[in-house]
Amino acid sequence: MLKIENLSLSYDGKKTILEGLCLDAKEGSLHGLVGGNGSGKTSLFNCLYGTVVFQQGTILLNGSPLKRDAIAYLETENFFYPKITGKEYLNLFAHVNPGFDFRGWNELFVLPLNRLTDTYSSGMKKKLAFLGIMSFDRPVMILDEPFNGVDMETVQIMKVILDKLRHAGKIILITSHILESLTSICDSISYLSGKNIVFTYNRSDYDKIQEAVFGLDNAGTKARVARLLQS
Ligand SMILES: Nc1ncnc2c1ncn2[C@@H]1O[C@H](COP(=O)(O)OP(=O)(O)OP(=O)(O)O)[C@@H](O)[C@H]1O
Repeated sequence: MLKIENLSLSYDGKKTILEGLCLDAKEGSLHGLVGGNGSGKTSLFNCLYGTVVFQQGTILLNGSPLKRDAIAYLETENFFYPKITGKEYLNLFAHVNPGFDFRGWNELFVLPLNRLTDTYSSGMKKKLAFLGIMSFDRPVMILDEPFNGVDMETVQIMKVILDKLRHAGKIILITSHILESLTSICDSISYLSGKNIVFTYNRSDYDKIQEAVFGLDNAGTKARVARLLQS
């Protein structure tokens, strides 16, 4: 069980980004995280990964403090040394998991592994980074907007992979701005707003998310847009 309790974060000691945030995720579950730009999703992941120092709270995996080597983290933006080929990049991971069959996996992702990474498109870079972190085979996966820039076919392949990993017992946290990309695979989805999780819905209640996030605002937005278009 991954247990986040009472987590608070401020980068500068003045503006609070997260305040008293709690979240539980059990083995073999896929948990989605949505929220507006700047609501703190990436900050939360960086707290988990230990690259950001939070002021208050605990993050436990099976009762012990979560350590970085228990996490495979796919960041929103993926950077590579430009003069390295995809194959050379993946070879860097070989010492972590020598048995990982990059060639076999790449039959699904169809990356030009002999080309330099600076000739890759953004979607290709995302796929390469995804392959790299998958080889880690760690109990917790945190995936920050993994479907961004990735073609539709690969999104489906990634979803099949994530579903299998969930059934293999991984704890997977995943963010996206496209709600539909999460409802099809997640066991539960939380909405982050105003420094904390405002609600968490399980699969049977996903139809309520749209209304909970946009319901009240939507009529006002439509009227405002109509006024602006007329002016
Ligand atoms: N290193 C940093 N130093 C100071 N402030 C930061 C830092 N990283 C993020 N922030 C601020 O923290 C807040 C939350 O940012 P964060 O990137 O976590 O949001 P997000 O929910 O991931 O946003 P998006 O959906 O746009 O990716 C924002 O106000 C942002 O400006």
